[in-house]
Amino acid sequence: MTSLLPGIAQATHQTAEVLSLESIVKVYGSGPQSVTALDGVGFTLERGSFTAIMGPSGSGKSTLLHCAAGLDTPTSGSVRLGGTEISGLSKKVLSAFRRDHVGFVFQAYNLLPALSVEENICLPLLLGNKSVEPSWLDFLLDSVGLAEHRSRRPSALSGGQQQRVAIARALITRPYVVFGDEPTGALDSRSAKQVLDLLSHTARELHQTVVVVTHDPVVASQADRILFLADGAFAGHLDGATPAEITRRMTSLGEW
Ligand SMILES: Nc1ncnc2c1ncn2[C@@H]1O[C@H](COP(=O)(O)OP(=O)(O)OP(=O)(O)O)[C@@H](O)[C@H]1O
Repeated sequence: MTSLLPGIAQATHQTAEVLSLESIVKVYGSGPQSVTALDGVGFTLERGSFTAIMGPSGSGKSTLLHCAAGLDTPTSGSVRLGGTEISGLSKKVLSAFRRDHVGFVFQAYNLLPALSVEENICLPLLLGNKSVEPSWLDFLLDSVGLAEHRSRRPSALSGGQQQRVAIARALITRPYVVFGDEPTGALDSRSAKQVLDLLSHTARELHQTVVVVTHDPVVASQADRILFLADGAFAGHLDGATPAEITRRMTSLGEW
């Protein structure tokens, strides 16, 4: 797997601030049954940063990720992604915005079984009627170690290889942010390390902003900054922390 070289990806997004959330409130349901999943959360991320979101089960991590990525709409508050206020966009416009400007890596790889590796990677461009830049595709295939397998179907790949296809697919549009929800959750430790190394190289060498939700202190220890949530509210942060420090902080926040 070749290293992701600095300077190869064009710096298409000039502003340093790429994601900004202000006073995000998310209430599910209404009346006495309603659940306040997020209660006034805000943060700002700069381009090229690698951020992990952690917190006890039910603290609002997935809800926050979904609101930040435009997969869900906050009840109130503002989400600016790549300079666009996305919280007021219609479903149709938001869906096109996500396809063109946001990358996703989930625990499930979500690859289309009938398509080859390279067709899966190029899918967001094809769906958006954008042309594929062959040198960028080759570079990504090489970077994720799958150049020799570009014509294979996902079923002929290991779980780690499939997740690397999903990472290349997330990067093909040069998105403002790549969001990961437990991206290594389904992988054995060796494949998880490869995927994690790939995400952190992506942030450091391509200046690609990465945000992951994780329960795993080893995954979080790769991030520049860890944001902690508890009961739907911001509960502090750690920068450049070790797995042991992260574990201590998580334990202090309650059961996880
Ligand atoms: N669609 C929904 N309808 C109602 N309540 C929801 C919904 N989704 C999440 N919640 C509630 O919102 C709160 C936050 O959930 P969320 O999934 O964001 O937490 P989490 O920190 O990601 O949890 P976990 O670590 O267990 O995945 C929880 O109380 C959850 O039960």
